[in-house]
Amino acid sequence: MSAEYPDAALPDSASPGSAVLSVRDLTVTFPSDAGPVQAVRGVSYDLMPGEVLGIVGESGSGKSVSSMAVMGLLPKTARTTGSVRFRGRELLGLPEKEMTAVRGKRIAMIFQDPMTSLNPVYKIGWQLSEAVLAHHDVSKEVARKRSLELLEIVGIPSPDKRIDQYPHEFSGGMRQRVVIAIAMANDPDVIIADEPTTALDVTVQAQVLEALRAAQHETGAAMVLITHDLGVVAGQADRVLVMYAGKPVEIGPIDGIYYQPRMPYTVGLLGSLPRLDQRTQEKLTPIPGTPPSVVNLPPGCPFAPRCPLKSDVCLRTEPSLLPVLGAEHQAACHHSDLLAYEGAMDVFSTDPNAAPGQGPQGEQHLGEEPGQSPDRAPRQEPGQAPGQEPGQETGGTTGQEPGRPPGQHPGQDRRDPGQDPQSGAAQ
Ligand SMILES: Nc1ncnc2c1ncn2[C@@H]1O[C@H](COP(=O)(O)OP(=O)(O)OP(=O)(O)O)[C@@H](O)[C@H]1O
Repeated sequence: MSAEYPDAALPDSASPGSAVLSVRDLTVTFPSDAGPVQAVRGVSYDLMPGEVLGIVGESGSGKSVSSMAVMGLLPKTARTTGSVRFRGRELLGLPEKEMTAVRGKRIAMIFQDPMTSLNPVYKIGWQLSEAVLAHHDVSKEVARKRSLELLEIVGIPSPDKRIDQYPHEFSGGMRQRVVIAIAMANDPDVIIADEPTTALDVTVQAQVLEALRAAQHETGAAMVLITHDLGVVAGQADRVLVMYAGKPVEIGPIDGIYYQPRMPYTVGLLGSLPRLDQRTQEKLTPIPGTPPSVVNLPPGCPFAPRCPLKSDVCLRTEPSLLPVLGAEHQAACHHSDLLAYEGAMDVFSTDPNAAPGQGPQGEQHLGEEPGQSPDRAPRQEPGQAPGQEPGQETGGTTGQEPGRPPGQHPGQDRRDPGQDPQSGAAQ
């Protein structure tokens, strides 16, 4: 057994109610001429049966590499440490033959480009039937009937005609739906979908997301949905893990991530989202700057150079992921408490002409240590009683964004790709 992969011989079992997939302290490093590429620097999460976990972050944040590590699909040059347990069984270090069996049946992967998974020289029906026959002891006729059903479930029109066509006769969105149908035929316990809608336009994205929802419903599989777009996970995910420079920087239930983010990077991602409500439709606020290189990362928080809340401590010490709103919601930020205040969602809309170190309300931020600024109290709103938290009159400080009715789901007012931007109706 390799020292890098402890407990590689654990039995293939799990106690009821436990995670179907459990990732602990996963790191992936690639050698390069410039030095080690620290692509993944300590990812941990539990995926519960039937749960949908969104993994979100900008390009290069380590989303794909961490999932490829779970699937055992990294190039041989990659050095991987940590633990990936599927139903209690350690996958890291598993012989390729056994890993192939896990990939084929138990964990299905859907990539951005459907042609990665489809064979251009075989008809769709043949490819689907093969997947059904590989996992069920049925006749070819039954496999074809099931293939037709699966095409129907993922929303392929006229499946009886389409089943005898080749992949090149399908549009990109329809090919992706066929890939989802094949994943369902495998009857997996976990589906990992890596940017499944990125190459598609908004209307087609909605159809593919709907097909994913149907696949998840039909199979009861847990799902990891990887995307750079927080809008894609709205209405899809139960929980969201936000990654930056190879590390999780925030994880929590989807409502907490949308309404009460506690890491400035998450706030920045939310600010870059198109919104249906009038207030922010007027100005989308992209996060200034670019993500850092993950070769020779400097000390401190990797997001600090782009962060309007940064102080000296951020440049010295990388923050750990700590509970912020109960044990389920964790953030890695020295200043996460500052994001509890009204106006925190506007943290990136600082006047570009403001003096360096001025935050969204012209408050001094740079160089302060956490807790150092006694005057950085919640702003008092007109008519607000001294000591009263902003928003208290509407039921307390909820972190809820202005303009959003209480209890409204984020997918309801953000431009969910499942909705027609004009009418709000599903496509
Ligand atoms: N085979 C490889 N050799 C060296 N570096 C790699 C390799 N594969 C990925 N990387 C690097 O690892 C880092 C994380 O890449 P990864 O593909 O996981 O990012 P991502 O968040 O999925 O972004 P994207 O959405 O653009 O794929 C990047 O800096 C990338 O350049």
